[in-house]
Amino acid sequence: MTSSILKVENLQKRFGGLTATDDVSLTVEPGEIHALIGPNGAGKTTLISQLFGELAHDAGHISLNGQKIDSLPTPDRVARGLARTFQITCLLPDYTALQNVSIACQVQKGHSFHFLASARRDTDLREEAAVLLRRVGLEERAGELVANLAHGERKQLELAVALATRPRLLLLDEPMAGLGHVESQQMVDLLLSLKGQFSMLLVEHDMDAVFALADRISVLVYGRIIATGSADEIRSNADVKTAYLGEGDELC
Ligand SMILES: Nc1ncnc2c1ncn2[C@@H]1O[C@H](COP(=O)(O)OP(=O)(O)OP(=O)(O)O)[C@@H](O)[C@H]1O
Repeated sequence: MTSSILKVENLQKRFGGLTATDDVSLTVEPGEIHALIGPNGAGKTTLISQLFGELAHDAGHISLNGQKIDSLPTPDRVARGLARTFQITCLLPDYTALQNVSIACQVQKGHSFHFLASARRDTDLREEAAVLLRRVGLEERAGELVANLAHGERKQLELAVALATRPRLLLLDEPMAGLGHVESQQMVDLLLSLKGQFSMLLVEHDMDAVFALADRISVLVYGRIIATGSADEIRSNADVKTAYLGEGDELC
């Protein structure tokens, strides 16, 4: 039996009187895309931030590749194979697409940010970054400043930056947010092209994308997971229909 890439056990996060994640347990298996869906304010981003070490949890445990990472700061989690993308992209706007990925490659190699100037010169880094840009379909925009990229291109670039850290598990926080229909389909195709090479925990509101991508889906409502299963199991789950969509709506 293979062991889970990610194992979350009874995780909890309180903000004052509000329990944002409440006894959350889930796994992500090797090569799996596990989607996390739920209404606004359900606690999805809070959970991702706990996993990435940006928010400390009040109870529970997180294991990555069989090792507990509860007390590790974010850089140590990245070094162990965790990467995340953000709902609102987190890139360097005055640098080109290629430079953004080069810098991420450089950081992955253990250098710090005061090596920015040399990042522009280093051929090896540029080549590595160019490969990653090609992988996300941005090779023709390599020399463009981030500030001039379209929203969808920034999402693609953020994925390339995440891949530069050589992750085993990608935490994807709404990769389709703000994308039009065509761009969303392109992002689905891109994630499908990466499927199997990386494990992914995918937070997403776009249900077409979720059903196209996910091996398993967990539904979070008021901080609690109310169901986990295949797309068909989730579509037909009465609790999910009621709690997530309201009586009479269809999960389509
Ligand atoms: N730093 C914070 N301090 C206090 N409350 C917070 C904080 N961050 C999140 N919350 C609250 O925790 C709950 C969960 O928020 P979270 O952003 O995790 O939900 P979400 O499922 O990601 O929502 P959305 O789908 O709208 O992005 C919300 O009620 C939110 O207002």
